[in-house]
Amino acid sequence: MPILEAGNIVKVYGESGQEHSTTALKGLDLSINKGDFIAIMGPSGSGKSTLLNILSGMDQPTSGVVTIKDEKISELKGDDLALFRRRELGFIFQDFNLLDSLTVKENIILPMVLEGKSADEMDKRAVYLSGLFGIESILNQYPYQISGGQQQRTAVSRALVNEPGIILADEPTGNLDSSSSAAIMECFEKVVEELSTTVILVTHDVFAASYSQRVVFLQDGAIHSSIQKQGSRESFLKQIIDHQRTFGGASHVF
Ligand SMILES: Nc1ncnc2c1ncn2[C@@H]1O[C@H](COP(=O)(O)OP(=O)(O)OP(=O)(O)O)[C@@H](O)[C@H]1O
Repeated sequence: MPILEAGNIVKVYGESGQEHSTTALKGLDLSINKGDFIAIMGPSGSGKSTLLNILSGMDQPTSGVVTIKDEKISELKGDDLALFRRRELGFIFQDFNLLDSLTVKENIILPMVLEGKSADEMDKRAVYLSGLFGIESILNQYPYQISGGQQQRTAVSRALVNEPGIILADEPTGNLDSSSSAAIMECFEKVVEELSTTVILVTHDVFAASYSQRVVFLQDGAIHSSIQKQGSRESFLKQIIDHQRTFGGASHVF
């Protein structure tokens, strides 16, 4: 049973048919099940960010429908959309997007404050998530006092605090060194395996993508192909690199 379905998604920037319009998505279909961990890859300009923005309700498609947990998110507006996104979706960004004036713990529980949860519930959730991701000792520090990897683990905890069905991550390892990237991707594995949360990741990073179970490749606003993990992460990494070559090798920048 899909948790998310996108049907015939078209996105045109500018006036359709006009000289300066761009068709960023050309009738794309995507179905994602609960507990899936998928990575979306593709050359620069292939439509990855546009797709993530539409799946997350940040932007509306020109035509087509996105359904998440039986709710047509592409048709929700205003407070209904804001509430749905706060409860059902968690977001993780390349630049962490933490508030510098709040401690790690306060950053993590902020979405619960907006939901009006009790102090006791918020405490328990912060302790649980920080323990899961190994940041329990820095709960009272501020973002500028901790490493990039710790900041991103704080952001992962914050994204999960309201127990969303889906986590959407846009280049989450883009600002991290290789060992912090590995630590973050292991956090995503935990999110999927221990919390059964669905993860959708947009990335240029083949190493990050190798932690997912399925990589969907976009090209020119359409799905070019997808590959499913079968063996180990290491063999999937090799498979992803080999598959990228089908896009025409070095002339395409991922
Ligand atoms: N706000 C916008 N207005 C007009 N055109 C846009 C806008 N956003 C994106 N585009 C165009 O839509 C197409 C897809 O862009 P998109 O940012 O989704 O690609 P991407 O795969 O995320 O690229 P990158 O990997 O470089 O971030 C590109 O041709 C881009 O120039």
